[in-house]
Amino acid sequence: MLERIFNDIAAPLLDRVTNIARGQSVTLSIVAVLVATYLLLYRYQLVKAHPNEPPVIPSTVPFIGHVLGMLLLGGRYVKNLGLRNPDKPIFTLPIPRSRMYIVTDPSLAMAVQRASKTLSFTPLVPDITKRVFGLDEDTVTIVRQHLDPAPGEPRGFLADMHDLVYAYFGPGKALDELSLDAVRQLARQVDEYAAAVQREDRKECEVDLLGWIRHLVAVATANLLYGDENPIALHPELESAFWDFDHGLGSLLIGIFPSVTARKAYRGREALAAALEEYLVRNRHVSSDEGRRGASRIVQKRVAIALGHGWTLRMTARSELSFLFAGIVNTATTTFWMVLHLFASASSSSTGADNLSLLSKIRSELSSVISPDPESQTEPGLVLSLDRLKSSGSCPALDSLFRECLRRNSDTYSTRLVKSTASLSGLAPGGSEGPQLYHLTAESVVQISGGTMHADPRFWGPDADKFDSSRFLSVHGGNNNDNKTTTTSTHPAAFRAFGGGKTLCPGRHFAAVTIKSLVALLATKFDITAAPHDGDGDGGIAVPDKEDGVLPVHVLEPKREVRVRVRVRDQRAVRVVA
Ligand code: HEM
Repeated sequence: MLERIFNDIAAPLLDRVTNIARGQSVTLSIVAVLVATYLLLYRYQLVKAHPNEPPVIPSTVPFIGHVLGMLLLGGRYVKNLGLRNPDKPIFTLPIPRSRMYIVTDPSLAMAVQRASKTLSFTPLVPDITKRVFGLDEDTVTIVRQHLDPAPGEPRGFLADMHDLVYAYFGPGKALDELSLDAVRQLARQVDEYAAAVQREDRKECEVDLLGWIRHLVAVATANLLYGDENPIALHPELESAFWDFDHGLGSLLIGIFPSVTARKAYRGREALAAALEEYLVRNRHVSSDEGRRGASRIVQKRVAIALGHGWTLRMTARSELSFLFAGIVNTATTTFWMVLHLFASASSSSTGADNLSLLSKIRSELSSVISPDPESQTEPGLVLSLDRLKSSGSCPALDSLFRECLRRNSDTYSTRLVKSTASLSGLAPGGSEGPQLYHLTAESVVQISGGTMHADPRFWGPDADKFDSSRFLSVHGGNNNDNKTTTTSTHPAAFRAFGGGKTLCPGRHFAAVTIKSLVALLATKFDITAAPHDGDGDGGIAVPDKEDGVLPVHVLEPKREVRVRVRVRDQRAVRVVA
């Protein structure tokens, strides 16, 4: 291979350089050599590892350019590469000592997911969790055992945890009970907040919308999963440590001297891990005879699995930090976008009659979900019925808003390691010829770029870059993420907010119920308007862009804070029933 490169590329280039440099100044000769070296490297990065390797997209700075792009521009870099190369359903990015394959076509994404024996996420987990959650070497050794067991083979920690979480969050009694508890916790937070606003002199509060919703979700989720004496309830200052950790997760993942380069996140993580360890050591996860409610059953089982595989309590605390993270972050951010669009559409004079009616449309849908409580005794109350909220077709505008917020703000990617050389059958470059067999080199990484697919006009129409709360109302279809309504042009697998295949988010059913319930509670109980000096100039709430210049480890946040005024619209307390 090297000989071929030298003969085909380097030798002619060197000849040319020598000719140019002959008789010229030393400076010119150096420049010529540098140019030749650059051209050589540029051409070298285009060399495929196999004739059928996906088309290579070279970078201007050979080999390190793509990595630099990802570090500097975050998720936006790969997303935009995909959008600029719509003729390449999969492409190769040369990176130092390896390659990265980016998939931007839904059918190929499904092929990646099906090839789970050779294309797997699990071999990457030990290293990722070590960096992000600070696992020690002994624990990482345990995590590495029996990563992808075939039926009948011994099962490792990850396989057992995967089975538990997917079984628990699958449709059924356990999920129904957990969802009911979760929405009760959320309703309690919302009622308490409404009561606090009512006590204010002006009967209204000004808040940072995302910060407010995060607080409601974080407190409710910590209560739900970890019981009365959860670390955030006992140490409320840990809530900001949690968001510090969240915001530096990308830097922790990169893992270069995290205690220095990701100081705040590192300190936040360590504070949370220490509090969770104390929580476990003091048995606060166990319900007590004195009436203390301990951790949820799912957490009890997770802890038992970790200990059963030989994890120490100190490390088990870090595994729980990962679960707390999964339970809070996407739920809070998705709820924020939904509430923002809902109230922005209602308050903006420039968005027209259609949008103006979104809030009233959704409030009217919700009248069958949240209604006067016939059982309230001393004071009038409301009752929220989860069965009604979940029943198909009862809240189409709310469902569509949920999915559109995820489509627009989730640039997530699913990652797989090529365990051994693999072939993938899919659309040929340009899409015109028949299916093509793509060669994937062992030890490379495959990324399914959800961000590209979510923004691709071929799947969502010419207005793909616009927010359209009614986009998912149009036509019925189906896809691998259990989303039953899609538009005509939508490929069934182009919606990637929950990932797909073996790593498809297990919490998606739970998240859908809790997020829609929280939006329903907030839309029913509050009126939300722009804070003075923070609106769109016409008195409405301005909707900022998403911040897509970060590693898209979860639903993206807004580019700037949105300050709003919150006023109580209905102060009746809400009882939640199944
Ligand atoms: C809108 C809310 C949510 C979104 C958008 C979301 C999205 C995702 C995504 C994209 C992944 C990775 C998929 C992949 O790599 O292919 C994931 C994994 C996961 N999610 Fe969610 N999630 C949400 C809510 C939740 C909730 C509420 C929970 C639990 C309480 C949860 C638990 C998990 C877990 C445990 C995993 C790891 C699965 C594994 O072992 O591979 N998620 N989620």
